[in-house]
Amino acid sequence: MSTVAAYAAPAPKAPLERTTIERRAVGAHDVLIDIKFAGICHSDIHQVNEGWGQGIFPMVPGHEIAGVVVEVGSEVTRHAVGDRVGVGCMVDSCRECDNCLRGFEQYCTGGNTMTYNGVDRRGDVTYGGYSKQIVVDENYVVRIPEGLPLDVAAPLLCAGITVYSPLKHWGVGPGKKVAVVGLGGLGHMGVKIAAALGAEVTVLSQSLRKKDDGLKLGARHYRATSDPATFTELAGTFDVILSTVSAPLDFGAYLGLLRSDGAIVNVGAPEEPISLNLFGLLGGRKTLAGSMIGGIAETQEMLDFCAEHGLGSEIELIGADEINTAYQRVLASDVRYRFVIDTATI
Ligand SMILES: NC(=O)c1ccc[n+]([C@@H]2O[C@H](COP(=O)([O-])OP(=O)(O)OC[C@H]3O[C@@H](n4cnc5c(N)ncnc54)[C@H](O)[C@@H]3O)[C@@H](O)[C@H]2O)c1
Ligand SMILES: [Zn+2]
Repeated sequence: MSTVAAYAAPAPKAPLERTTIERRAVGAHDVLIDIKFAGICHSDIHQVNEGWGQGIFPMVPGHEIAGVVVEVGSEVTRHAVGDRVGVGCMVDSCRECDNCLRGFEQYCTGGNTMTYNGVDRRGDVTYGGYSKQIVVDENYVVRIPEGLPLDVAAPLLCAGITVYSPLKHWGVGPGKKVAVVGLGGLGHMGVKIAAALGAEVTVLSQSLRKKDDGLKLGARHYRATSDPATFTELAGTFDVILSTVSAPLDFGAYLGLLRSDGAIVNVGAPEEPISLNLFGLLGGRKTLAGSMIGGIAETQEMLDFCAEHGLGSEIELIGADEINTAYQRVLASDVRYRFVIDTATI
């Protein structure tokens, strides 16, 4: 065991403060990672605020982890000391269920272990990336390619894979018209990746405030959802609409923007349920679907894709003492486009 510095919320909704946590001794299949950067995902805020249900406190959030391996267990073969690596939302899964065997560890039915706010197979509470070091089973650690700086790579471990997986699954590529709803941490990576896959991308944002940014990120069009004309002029346009919005959305209105057989894929995780008139799905055989992060192999594939296409996150690097301010700014939609903590300041 080792004692490491971390930032934790001591209680639900409480500001995060500096503390120390225990990390387990490095087991035969474990790697010890010096965390260099940790992204702030909106999911961290939902969980600290218990918006999704009861949390485990003190809570050390952080599932967008980029760092360097400093020690490996005796049986480790996938990583070596000095390797640049990442850890996302999961640090373990049952490894036996149908989904785990197919590489969909994120949909493990035997019970997977979340990187924080979870309990691992030993019965220990998990603590996330807002800390100096972490010990993780080598099978849940991915390689960060040389071309990707660690700070802009960190957000790919959640935001990147969460949009990459559904864009691939729903066949986004050349000839496809894709809309990305919400231009935050997930949304801006959705624009970059969908454009790199060859699709014609439209951003659907509340206002035109971030239009210049959206076009620079790779969107061809940028429309405001506060303007009713957007919904009449773009009716029947899109093959896929990727919603990354953290609040409940009127999906009924967005269904009207799909072509026949089109799909809205929602990755946002709002705290409240929505209601929907199902007639919106019937005409045009439309789909409303969801998707959660991605498997370990697919996360590696996404990192390799991003390195090949020179795609990192647009980040604002902050010190640990700015985490609480950053949370407020994320809630106020004042982020361009991901806050990343420099863990040297913890
Ligand atoms: N499915 C998954 O696996 C997965 C993974 C990560 C995050 N998430 C969830 O996705 C959501 C987005 O995460 P993020 O880190 O990108 O958050 P973010 O805060 O960076 O981005 C959210 C975007 O939604 C916009 N928005 C907020 N309220 C809106 C409204 N009422 N109408 C239209 N737009 C609105 C914001 O302006 C912002 O651009 C969160 O709910 C998060 O928990 C899901
Ligand atoms: Zn996340």
